[in-house]
Amino acid sequence: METATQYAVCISDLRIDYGSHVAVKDMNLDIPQGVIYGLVGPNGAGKTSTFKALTSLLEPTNGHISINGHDIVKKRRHAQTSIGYMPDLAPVASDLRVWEFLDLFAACHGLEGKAKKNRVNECLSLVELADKRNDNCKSLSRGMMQRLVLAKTMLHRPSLLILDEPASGMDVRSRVSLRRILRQVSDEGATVMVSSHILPELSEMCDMIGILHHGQLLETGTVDEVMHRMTSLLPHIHLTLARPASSHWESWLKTKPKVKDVHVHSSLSTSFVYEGDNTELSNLLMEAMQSDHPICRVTEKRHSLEQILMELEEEEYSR
Ligand SMILES: Nc1ncnc2c1ncn2[C@@H]1O[C@H](COP(=O)(O)OP(=O)(O)OP(=O)(O)O)[C@@H](O)[C@H]1O
Repeated sequence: METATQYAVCISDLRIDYGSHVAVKDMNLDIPQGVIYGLVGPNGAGKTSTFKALTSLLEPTNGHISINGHDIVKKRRHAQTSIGYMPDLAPVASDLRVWEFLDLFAACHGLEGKAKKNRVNECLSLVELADKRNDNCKSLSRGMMQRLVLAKTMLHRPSLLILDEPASGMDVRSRVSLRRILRQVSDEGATVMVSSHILPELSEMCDMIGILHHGQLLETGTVDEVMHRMTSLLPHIHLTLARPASSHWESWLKTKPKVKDVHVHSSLSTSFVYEGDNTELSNLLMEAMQSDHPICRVTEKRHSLEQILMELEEEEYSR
């Protein structure tokens, strides 16, 4: 019998090694039921390895995973039947017609007769491929092919959908369609895990997001929480002066504690990274005004997740 549990996925102390290479380290992650969770990370971050461990395709070096409250080692069959997994670049049998491809997999899931026919039709409609049902799979575009594989992944009504880079190769229409499909699936109660390095898209599509970098989950939470924590680590302050700065403006700023990376863009425009809190920043601005630097505008640059990850990558390369 299914046990009601708050979390669709619980990962504790997950570690995945390939020989001496550590692909995922000390991952702890709980994903509530019914959310769309995005795992964001650059190439090689460990997204696919994490998904393979969740789907029991790979045995982790260490750690525990449970799906809907069931340990995936002790209740392997249960975990596998509750999951729909769409790997990156999933193959499609090209010599079948679209409906035949789905019909084949529906039969593998034990569906028969009218129930099978109905479910194939439902899934085709959900991914907006009903009008292509008699087309040959090989005639589909890459985006359509991805949507067909998604339909196949949903045939057995999994309670957890795991989609590895589903948007790769999709055109704008297919991406919009993907977003709608995932929202519909989640509204019906399923939980969705989706990976991508296309960050703005993922942050639009997901309720929660995790940032994976070199096997480490750097941040996890709602999109807003993660954005806030990431940006609050390093707020970039931009100041505009009412009149040209004096010659000692830059050196004055550089002597101030918690001010880093000062850039004087022009005599009226300066930016820097500030490590203090809001009260300290307001004191600094007051001090600047009192020492004859008339600040007329203060803005804080919010970083997109993409910029944050690019910076993380740059940090890594510059080590
Ligand atoms: N079978 C394997 N043997 C050895 N190393 C591997 C194997 N599979 C993955 N790796 C390495 O583990 C790390 C994580 O790979 P993984 O495929 O999980 O990352 P990813 O985030 O999915 O990357 P991508 O977006 O490129 O698919 C990478 O450094 C990769 O080279």
